[in-house]
Amino acid sequence: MLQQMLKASRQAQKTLALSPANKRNQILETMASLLAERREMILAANRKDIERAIDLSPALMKRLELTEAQLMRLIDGIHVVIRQPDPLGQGEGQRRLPNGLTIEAVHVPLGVIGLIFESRPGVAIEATALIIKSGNAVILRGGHEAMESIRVIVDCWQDAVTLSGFDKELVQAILDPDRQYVTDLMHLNGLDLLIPRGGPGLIQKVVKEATVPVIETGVGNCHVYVDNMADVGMAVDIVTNAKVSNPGVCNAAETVLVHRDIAPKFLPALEQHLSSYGVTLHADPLSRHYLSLAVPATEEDFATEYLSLDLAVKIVENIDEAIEHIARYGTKHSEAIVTNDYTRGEYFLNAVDAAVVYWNASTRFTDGYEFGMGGEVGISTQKLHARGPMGLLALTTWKWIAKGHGQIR
Ligand SMILES: NC(=O)C1=CN([C@@H]2O[C@H](COP(=O)(O)OP(=O)(O)OC[C@H]3O[C@@H](n4cnc5c(N)ncnc54)[C@H](OP(=O)(O)O)[C@@H]3O)[C@@H](O)[C@H]2O)C=CC1
Ligand SMILES: N[C@@H](CCC(=O)OP(=O)(O)O)C(=O)O
Repeated sequence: MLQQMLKASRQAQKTLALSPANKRNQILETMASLLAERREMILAANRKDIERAIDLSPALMKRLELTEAQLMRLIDGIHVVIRQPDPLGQGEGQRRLPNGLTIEAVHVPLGVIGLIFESRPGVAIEATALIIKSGNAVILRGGHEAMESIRVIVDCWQDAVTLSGFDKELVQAILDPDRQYVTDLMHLNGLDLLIPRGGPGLIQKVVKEATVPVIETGVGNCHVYVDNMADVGMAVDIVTNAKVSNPGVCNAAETVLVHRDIAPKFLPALEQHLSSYGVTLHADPLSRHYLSLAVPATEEDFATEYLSLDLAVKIVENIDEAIEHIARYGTKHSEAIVTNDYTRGEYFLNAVDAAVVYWNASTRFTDGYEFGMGGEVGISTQKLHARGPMGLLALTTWKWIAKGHGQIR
């Protein structure tokens, strides 16, 4: 089945890759209109998914839910993608070699992309918009809890594609929840790229088993370090936002590291604020001196991506201990420092190895829409060939164009 899907995708993608930007944008325009017209149908399909999902935690239920407001934001994201410059054919300019040959590397599509993703229906909209604009085709495989929503969204995409004069196989989905198909995608000879979005089980399986090229999007065990030179009010707001605004996502903070000199002032203020949101603090022995409601933290807490209203707390001696802790337990996703000291801020930004490093801002900003890219295909935590929220350029590769007039070597 997958080989047939790939063959049809390849055929459809070849036509798309040769089409001008306005034709690719037309698909996106049509999709944006269809999503608005069919929003009741999409929301109804999502309600079915929610009724069927019984064992999900509140945070994961929130992730599965597609609200009208989110749908409007996704439509807006498509318009942002439309307004972005066409990545295809862009290059850094021609170079003329001494023999008169001109060469230039220009962006071209990757080809057919497989996307395995979590039970977040909006991914089928935002990722596909970026994939099509960058001249690629996609085979989607979303989380089983979201299958009904994904089915309706993919129908919209296929209608948008055919109404714009392209083959509907540009956007295909595996709607059978059998995980064997996920494994088969990892071995789908000829697939140009596989992007797995998900937890450690999925990522490790892909890294060990895949025989096709892969860009990993990893787990987010994200930290906020509150320096002794921080503004306490700002630090409380940033940690609160990083923890409670959407606890089930990969860019939520899981541990707060606190400089020992600011702990007596900062920790009681943080506890008071977070307890009103129902957050449980898992604190090391030192920080428990300043916290009345916290439970003891074990080593495992610092290595855990809770994805819930839980937050680990640790007091550190100085910025270097914070950076060491992050290097040991972090997952190279998103890390933040809160400080009013310029030298410390710059030091942290340079010393921490992660896809996105923040100074006086919440880790929750690691998101393609927030970064002005319209959406993201995933947040890469690896270094090649893309890092952080992956937008249009991350979905292209290079082709060297060489123009001569009979040169021979
Ligand atoms: N950096 C990023 O961009 C992102 C990171 N994440 C991270 O993902 C995690 C949460 O996602 P979670 O809900 O656990 O998603 P899962 O890893 O459980 O599921 C994601 C997808 O992978 C499939 N899958 C999972 N395990 C396997 C396996 N062993 N074999 C085959 N298919 C598999 C799932 O299928 P099935 O439906 O069968 O469960 C689903 O389609 C968090 O750690 C979060 O940080 C998530 C999204 C984006
Ligand atoms: N784009 C997201 C973050 C990435 C994401 O989807 O993460 P996850 O919820 O772990 O699947 C957001 O903050 O809205």
